[in-house]
Amino acid sequence: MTANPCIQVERVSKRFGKKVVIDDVSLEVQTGEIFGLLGPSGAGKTTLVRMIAGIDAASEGTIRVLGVNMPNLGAMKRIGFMAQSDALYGELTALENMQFFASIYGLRGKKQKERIDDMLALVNLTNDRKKLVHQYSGGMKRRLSLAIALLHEPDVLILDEPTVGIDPVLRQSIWAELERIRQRGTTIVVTTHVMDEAEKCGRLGMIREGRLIAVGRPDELKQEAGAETIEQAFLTFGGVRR
Ligand SMILES: Nc1ncnc2c1ncn2[C@@H]1O[C@H](COP(=O)(O)OP(=O)(O)OP(=O)(O)O)[C@@H](O)[C@H]1O
Repeated sequence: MTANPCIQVERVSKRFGKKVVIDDVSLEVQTGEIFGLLGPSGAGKTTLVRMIAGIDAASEGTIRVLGVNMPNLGAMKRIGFMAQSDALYGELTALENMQFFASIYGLRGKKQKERIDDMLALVNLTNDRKKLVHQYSGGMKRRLSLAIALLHEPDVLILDEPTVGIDPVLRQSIWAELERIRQRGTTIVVTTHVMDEAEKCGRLGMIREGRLIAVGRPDELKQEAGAETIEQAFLTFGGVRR
């Protein structure tokens, strides 16, 4: 693999009190790839991506993003992060939320309007853009959060379970957009427990009980595990065999 790491996680552990949630994880994400973190609920995916995004500090080990040790405010400005819980203003409309975040990201004028229109269309919210967000359903809020995270085409985009509650057709177009963003040079880290989404990632890290149990391209992982599906491969890597 060409060595152009965008994210370097080195021997990182995270404890909450006595509980070890991330246990000695090392991995590299290359510039311009979509890297998926796959694992069941409670495996530690959110904890890991929050540390990569610079929102939480590691208990042990180091994380470098774009060449600097995290957490770092300068690097955080170049990282787009979509959390699992939505950070939206309920008393504003969807459009106003987008305009607000677009201004924070430094998007203005015609470029702002175009990008907002495109992202609203992508997540199928064009017709609901003037509704107050507190009238939105959970799925609509999710889609709006995603549209906001995609607004500014950051150097690094970190998405924590971006398609939960989103229907399969829309999921396809969202993944197509992620691929377009990647091709323009953004490095993407996405957490998921949906197996067919995992297949769409360039490389995958399988995580279970805070440990990284396997890393590789989906086809490599299946081959290595002698498995037909990513799900089977996960079970093989996570089972007693290793
Ligand atoms: N602030 C915290 N204090 C104590 N324990 C925490 C904290 N945050 C996370 N945990 C624990 O760490 C473990 C991993 O949680 P995490 O949210 O990272 O998992 P996850 O893989 O993202 O799961 P999910 O897919 O359900 O979001 C869980 O057991 C959780 O209870």
